[in-house]
Amino acid sequence: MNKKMKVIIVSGFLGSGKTSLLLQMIKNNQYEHKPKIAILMNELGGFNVDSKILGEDTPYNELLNGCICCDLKSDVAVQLSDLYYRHAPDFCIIEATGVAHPVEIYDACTDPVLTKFSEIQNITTIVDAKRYLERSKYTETTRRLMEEQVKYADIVIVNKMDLIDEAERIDLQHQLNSINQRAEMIETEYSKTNIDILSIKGHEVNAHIYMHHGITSMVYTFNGAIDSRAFVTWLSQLPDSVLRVKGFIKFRENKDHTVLFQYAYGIPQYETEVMNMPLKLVIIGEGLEKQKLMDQLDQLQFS
Ligand SMILES: Nc1nc2c(ncn2[C@@H]2O[C@H](COP(=O)(O)OP(=O)(O)OP(=O)(O)O)[C@@H](O)[C@H]2O)c(=O)[nH]1
Repeated sequence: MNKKMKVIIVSGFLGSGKTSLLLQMIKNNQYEHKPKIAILMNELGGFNVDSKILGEDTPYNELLNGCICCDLKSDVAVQLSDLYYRHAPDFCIIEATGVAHPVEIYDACTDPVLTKFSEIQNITTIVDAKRYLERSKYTETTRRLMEEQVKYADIVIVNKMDLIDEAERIDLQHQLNSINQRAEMIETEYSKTNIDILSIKGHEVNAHIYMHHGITSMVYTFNGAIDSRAFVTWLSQLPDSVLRVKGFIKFRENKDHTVLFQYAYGIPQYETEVMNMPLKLVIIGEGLEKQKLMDQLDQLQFS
């Protein structure tokens, strides 16, 4: 019988650094034995920006338009089986949506259909250091979700350390340890770590959780380039309820280049893409005012 495929569940709130970690693991494949890694990505929206960033060489499947924890649980078995039978990877990393509860994904992975050929290796949670420290500004449910993502982790990657100072670092360490004492904690910038995440065998989880997070997403499609200054002005007036924006845009000043745009916790990032990508923007937030955002983006597009 073939060896079982080991499943790593990567959780972590919106924009914390999950895809950055995946990129490190795949592109720098620092593991001596070069295991074959497949990816299952879950996105809240109907458009997956991150799979476009990953490139073509890594086997991956995606679960779009919902959350494994809410309505795609049964699809996990279908997608993991497909990856296993088509590619026979040593590992499959599941990148959960930022609003997923890791235990619900764990549950989905214990489907009897899957246990024949796969086993859960560990839950790795990424924490956005600053956002975690300031989590009191979110709703009770979101705050609890952030804490439970830490509570059930076997490995906690405390990311974005460049954005906090030493006093905040000590405070954060204390807060994380009070929630989870057994996890391996690693502080990182841009999710860069030397630790062999694949080889750490986690604990069994015996809890069952159902959490409704109330976070939704929308996708906006641009027909062409937009004005960069108007875009920056739009960004600057976004309410705190907008938790994450990402996608591809073109600016009128440089129509030939597509830009990968990322916005997490108030910080925008622009990277020029070499390939032409669909000009779509995904917006995720708590109680999004979708029509208002659509109207604002229409204005950007058509003025
Ligand atoms: N300053 C800083 N920015 C970071 C760091 N790690 C990631 N980022 C940026 O944060 C943004 C989100 O990073 P991702 O790796 O896409 O986060 P994610 O958890 O996959 O995000 P979603 O799955 O879309 O919720 C990107 O703009 C990254 O470049 C870090 O250590 N420091």
